[in-house]
Amino acid sequence: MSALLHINENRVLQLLDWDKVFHVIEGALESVASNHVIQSARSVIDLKETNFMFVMPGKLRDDNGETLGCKIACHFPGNTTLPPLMANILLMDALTGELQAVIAATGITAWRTAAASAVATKYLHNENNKILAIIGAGAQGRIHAICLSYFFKFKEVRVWNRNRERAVRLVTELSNDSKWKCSFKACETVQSCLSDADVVVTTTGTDVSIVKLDWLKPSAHINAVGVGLDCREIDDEVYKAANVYIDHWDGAKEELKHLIDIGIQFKGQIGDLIRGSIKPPPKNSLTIFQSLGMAVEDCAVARMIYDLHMQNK
Ligand SMILES: NC(=O)C1=CN([C@@H]2O[C@H](COP(=O)(O)OP(=O)(O)OC[C@H]3O[C@@H](n4cnc5c(N)ncnc54)[C@H](O)[C@@H]3O)[C@@H](O)[C@H]2O)C=CC1
Ligand SMILES: O=C(O)C1=NCCCC1
Repeated sequence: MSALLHINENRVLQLLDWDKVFHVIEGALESVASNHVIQSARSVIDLKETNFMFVMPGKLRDDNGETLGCKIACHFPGNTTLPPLMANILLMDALTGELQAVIAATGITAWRTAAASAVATKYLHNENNKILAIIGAGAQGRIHAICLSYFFKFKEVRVWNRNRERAVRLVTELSNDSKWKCSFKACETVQSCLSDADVVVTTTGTDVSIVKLDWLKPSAHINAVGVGLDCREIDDEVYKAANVYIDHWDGAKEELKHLIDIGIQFKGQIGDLIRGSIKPPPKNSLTIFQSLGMAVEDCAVARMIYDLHMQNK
């Protein structure tokens, strides 16, 4: 039996590339709408003391054949030296079920989530992208600022965090990188961060609503990334006023009951928009991509990393 292949976090980060990740995530979102995937809502185990484990198995069929994988993610918010969210993906041979590789997936989780938001932004709001507002400067906030700046060439990127020092740290990091042509700004309040923003990303997962309808531009697009049964970072009134899209129905039925309970009717999956099987929202309307994250996004990027690793050994 051959030794088990482990692709570590450093190697994964060397191989990740925004154009490639965008392409496979756009394909994965479309495959969901075309019923070329097998996945369910993730299973979540409450480990107590605010720690959780998430198990996300899936199978994807696309131009590259079939991919079978399972991500295991641990959320330990008390971590100080290690990231609060860490993950690994088991990649299996889709024909035999044999384990092919264990792939570090902390970076993959961040990149594929930001890429899904970029795909959603392309289909829901690919115009007039002048100001980007990032609410929450953790791992997702940081990677969304990078990914959306890469694809949409904003003039200004604003960051708000409850602890302002963290927003300032992120803004300093991004401002010091000469590849960005936009200005970065740390905001004192959520309201000032959102004011006139064309695209918004929420990444706090907080159970208190911090994004209010009156503070948003009526034509804004929001990528709502915070996840959790108690997550209420966006006020109900915003959902009621917006055209809301999701990544997958199975996850939405399980994890978005609080929105279904207040009468929110999701317009469809991003993959339906990609396929053209539903109409896009009216121009200049308020839109939300309610992202939950999907196993098949992880499968698609893990397979991409595996192939690149094998080609460049
Ligand atoms: N949609 C998706 O596919 C994914 C969603 N997530 C979710 O995204 C969210 C962020 O994840 P990470 O960036 O990895 O976490 P993180 O811990 O690195 O960052 C969270 C940020 O939110 C802020 N925050 C936390 N509680 C807050 C509160 N009560 N009020 C205001 N700000 C608060 C923190 O200061 C921090 O800056 C989580 O809800 C996580 O579950 C994570 C991975 C994928
Ligand atoms: O999609 C994911 O991966 C996750 N989403 C929410 C929290 C943990 C992991």
